[in-house]
Amino acid sequence: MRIDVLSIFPDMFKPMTESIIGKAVNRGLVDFSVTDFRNFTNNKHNNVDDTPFGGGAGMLLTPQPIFDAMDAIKAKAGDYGRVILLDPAGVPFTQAVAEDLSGEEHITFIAGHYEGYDERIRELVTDEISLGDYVLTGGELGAMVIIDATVRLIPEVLGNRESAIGDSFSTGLLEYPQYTRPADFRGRQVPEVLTSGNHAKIAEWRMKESLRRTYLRRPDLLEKIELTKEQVKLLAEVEAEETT
Ligand SMILES: Nc1nonc1C(=O)NC1CCNCC1
Repeated sequence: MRIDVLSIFPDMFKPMTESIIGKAVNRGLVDFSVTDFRNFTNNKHNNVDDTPFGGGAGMLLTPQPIFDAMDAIKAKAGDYGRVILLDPAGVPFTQAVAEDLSGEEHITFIAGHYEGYDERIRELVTDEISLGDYVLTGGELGAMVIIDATVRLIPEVLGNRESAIGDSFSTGLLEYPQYTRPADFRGRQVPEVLTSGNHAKIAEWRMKESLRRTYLRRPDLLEKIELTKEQVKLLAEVEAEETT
């Protein structure tokens, strides 16, 4: 996967190159490049923003530097790929969106600042994505979150010590409680079933606890998935246990 980012704060992405992205880049799984579109301005003061027509508070990113930076990406990479604009008005970012993006060959992120973007910038965009219903100072943190959640899903990126299989949300449910050694920590025991060696019972316990955690914390997720007969049975047990 090739990832391009347009940002006027490219140094914000340096920590990423020392963690998950760095490993993926070193293993040839990801090409990662940040372009400072301030380098593409054609005005004396290298301004990337200007006042809005019609008046009003705040400054808008002007189209020229971004269009020219995108042209440079296209000249280097052959195309832009999926072009993601970080914007509170975008589609909420979810695990499903990350899974969709993880199959792409090339993704370009446009991380904005100031009040917003000149509307003509949206002509370049294939997807507008929001990190949530709040206002950030820029799109960089959003781009980093999306990149992290997406790149980890590329096969071979996560080593054997980690796995995306069974992640919360990837099954449509929250993850079950997990335990590791010691079995007895300051008198706190690991549930016996997990040390029973009975894999069928362990699987059932994990599904039930996943349903319990989802039922208690995110019941809205239960509306979005079709439960199997086994899951319906287990959920009924959870509901009975949680209401007594
Ligand atoms: N929430 C958000 N999800 O993606 N981007 C978000 C955001 O708040 N962007 C800011 C909006 C105001 N201008 C600076 C960028």
